[in-house]
Amino acid sequence: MIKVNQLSKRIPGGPQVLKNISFTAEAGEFIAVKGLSGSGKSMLLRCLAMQEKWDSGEYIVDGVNVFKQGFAGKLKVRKEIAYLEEKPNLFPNKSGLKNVSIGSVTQTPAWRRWTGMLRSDDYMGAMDMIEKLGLLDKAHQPVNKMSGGERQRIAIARALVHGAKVIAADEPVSGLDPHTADQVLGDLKRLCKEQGVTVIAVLHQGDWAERFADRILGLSSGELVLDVRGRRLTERERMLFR
Ligand SMILES: Nc1ncnc2c1ncn2[C@@H]1O[C@H](COP(=O)(O)OP(=O)(O)OP(=O)(O)O)[C@@H](O)[C@H]1O
Repeated sequence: MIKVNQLSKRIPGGPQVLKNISFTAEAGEFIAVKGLSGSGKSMLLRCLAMQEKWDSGEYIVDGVNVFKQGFAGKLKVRKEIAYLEEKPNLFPNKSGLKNVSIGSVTQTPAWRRWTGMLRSDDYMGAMDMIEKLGLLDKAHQPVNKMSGGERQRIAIARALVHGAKVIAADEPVSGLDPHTADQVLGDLKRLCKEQGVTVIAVLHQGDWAERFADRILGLSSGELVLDVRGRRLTERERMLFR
């Protein structure tokens, strides 16, 4: 569960890009974020993934008040939040299996990244997750030879294997064809529900937000102006967030 209370963010020497954002997200909830270009969607995701510093507000992840933690405490929380981008940040020459089992830069000690050493339980856990994402036959292939959808699935597997409690995904499927995008979002939703992982995804294009999300948040000029759960958007809302 995450709780965001009065999150504000100003670009140093520039505009205030997020204004008093507050919401609570339950474990296993799939939340889509919509908003026009420049409304602050990416900045919100980057703040939630602790890639950016907030100016003010409170952030509670799984009962831990992040800003009351010291360096080690913040690092621990950061490891529980996976940040997925349109082009996932993977080790391009390493296999899918190595990428999943070694983990992302923020999740992995440097010696594991350099040596690439795997314990047998890491191997088994990674292979199980790769199988759940339908990529068993590609597990040993370098990710730079995989399609965009396959790479995105490897990034999802990596987040889940390393115990992410929150996945913040910025336009995770916008570069994919509609069929592949449906498959990736379907897998993401299914596995996160199974594991109680909260997903917050910028899904601005098309009708993905309405088809996959439990709830839709709408941003306008850095403010949270829409919070819709359990229903489709009205025609007016759809026009505002087109
Ligand atoms: N490093 C920066 N320096 C100055 N302004 C920035 C910086 N990063 C973001 N902004 C501004 O913050 C606002 C929100 O940006 P953000 O990238 O979050 O928008 P967005 O809703 O994700 O847009 P898009 O859909 O086009 O990706 C924009 O006005 C943008 O110009």
